Amino acid sequence: MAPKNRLFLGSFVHSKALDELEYLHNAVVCVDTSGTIVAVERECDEARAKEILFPRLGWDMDDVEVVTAQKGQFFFPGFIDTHLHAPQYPNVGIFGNSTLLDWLNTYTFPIEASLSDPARARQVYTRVIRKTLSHGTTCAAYYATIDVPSTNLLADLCLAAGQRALVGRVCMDQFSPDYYRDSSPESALAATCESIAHIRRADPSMSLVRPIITPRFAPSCSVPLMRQLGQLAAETQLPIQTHISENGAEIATVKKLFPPSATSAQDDSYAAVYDAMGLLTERTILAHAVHLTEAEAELVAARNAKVSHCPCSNTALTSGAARMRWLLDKGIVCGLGTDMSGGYSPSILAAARHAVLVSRHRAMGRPGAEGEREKLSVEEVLFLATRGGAQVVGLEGKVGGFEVGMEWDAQLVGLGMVDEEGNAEEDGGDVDVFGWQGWEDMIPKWVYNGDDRNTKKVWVKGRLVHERK
Ligand SMILES: Nc1nc2[nH]cnc2c(=O)[nH]1
Ligand SMILES: [Zn+2]
Repeated sequence: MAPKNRLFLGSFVHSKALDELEYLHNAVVCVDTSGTIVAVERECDEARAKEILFPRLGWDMDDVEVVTAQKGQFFFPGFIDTHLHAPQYPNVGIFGNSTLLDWLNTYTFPIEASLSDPARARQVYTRVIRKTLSHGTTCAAYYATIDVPSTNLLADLCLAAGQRALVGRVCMDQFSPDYYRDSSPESALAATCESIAHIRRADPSMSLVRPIITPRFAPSCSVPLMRQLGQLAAETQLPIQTHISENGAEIATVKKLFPPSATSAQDDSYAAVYDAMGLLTERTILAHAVHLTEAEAELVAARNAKVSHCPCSNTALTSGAARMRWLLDKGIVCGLGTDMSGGYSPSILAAARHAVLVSRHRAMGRPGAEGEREKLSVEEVLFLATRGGAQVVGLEGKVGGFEVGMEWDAQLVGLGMVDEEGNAEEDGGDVDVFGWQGWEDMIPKWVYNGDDRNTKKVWVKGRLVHERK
């Protein structure tokens, strides 16, 4: 069915600034057939929209779909997951007592290698896309595997399901098991280019799906491979994603594998290695960044590289508590990542909640103003989940908020309104809202207790991509 012009009515909530949400009540948002927001009006209803807005937009009165947020419901920008591994999805929740390097060898490389089976890849990728959409993730920066056909399949499936995505074929030519590694820097580069070409053919305008250059992390990439990927990024202006400073043993490995004599880097720090390889750019997404030094954070800030904060993963793998306030104070653009399956949850709402809690752990033991400063607020983590994420993946101005000219990537959130007899909607999940509670109460209640039961509908670029039945 051809898309119609759409009129969304009700309450809209989005981030205005890092620490400020904006509430638009009794508002309307008009979305045209291309999925672009063409009008936003406060204190407006359907009749007034028809009278004032439709003529201005040249819309046919009788050919507009109307979507109304009911009592207890609101429209919120779609979440952006700035870091996750699609092939690891079957392993969510499975990590035992491992830490990063043994977790990679025990759990992660085997599951990733197994996805060279196309039937399994289709099954897993279909599921992870559906699952993340059902949690309101309208855009995801995916790592796939080293296998080109299944990486390409992931991009095709995102496109078919309507999920906005960056899809990266993983590069790793050392420090990896024989059964799962690139045989040379040249073959890794060729495979990467093959996948990029496929994704460009699949979505030539990159309106939904785009390729991303993906050196797994420094330890698993040789100097020649990293250099070639840096060059490719400079030539193509494509984004880059990788991991940085997640875990102590990983950082020690980087120091051992990449002395400045091998890289011509200014020192043996993790960030300096990426910088010397041309991989630390304004289009680079660095996952974790838990243990950056002062000098490294300054370098990341100077290069305007972005950080994906993955609090569920950093806690699960006992990697550490990232210093988010410190990074934000340096002006480093940050978003949130589930990092499945280092992270155990497919939900960016869960990542937001966990980001708050991790920041509170950082505050413990730091009395007074210093501790208070560590704490992230509900408003701040919702910014990271939407506008911050959009900046991280290079889509600021296009998604992450409700302004004219932006695309309609949104979720309809519904909370459980409790009636006078104490009943609430059956599928309302854990968020019970009482009539006397206002929006300033409802939003934190959603962040702390919400889940996919509250994600009623999800749109990407105007297309309905998930509806909770
Ligand atoms: N969390 C996480 N860290 C990594 N470092 C290198 N590979 C990975 C991975 O798959 N997950
Ligand atoms: Zn990761």
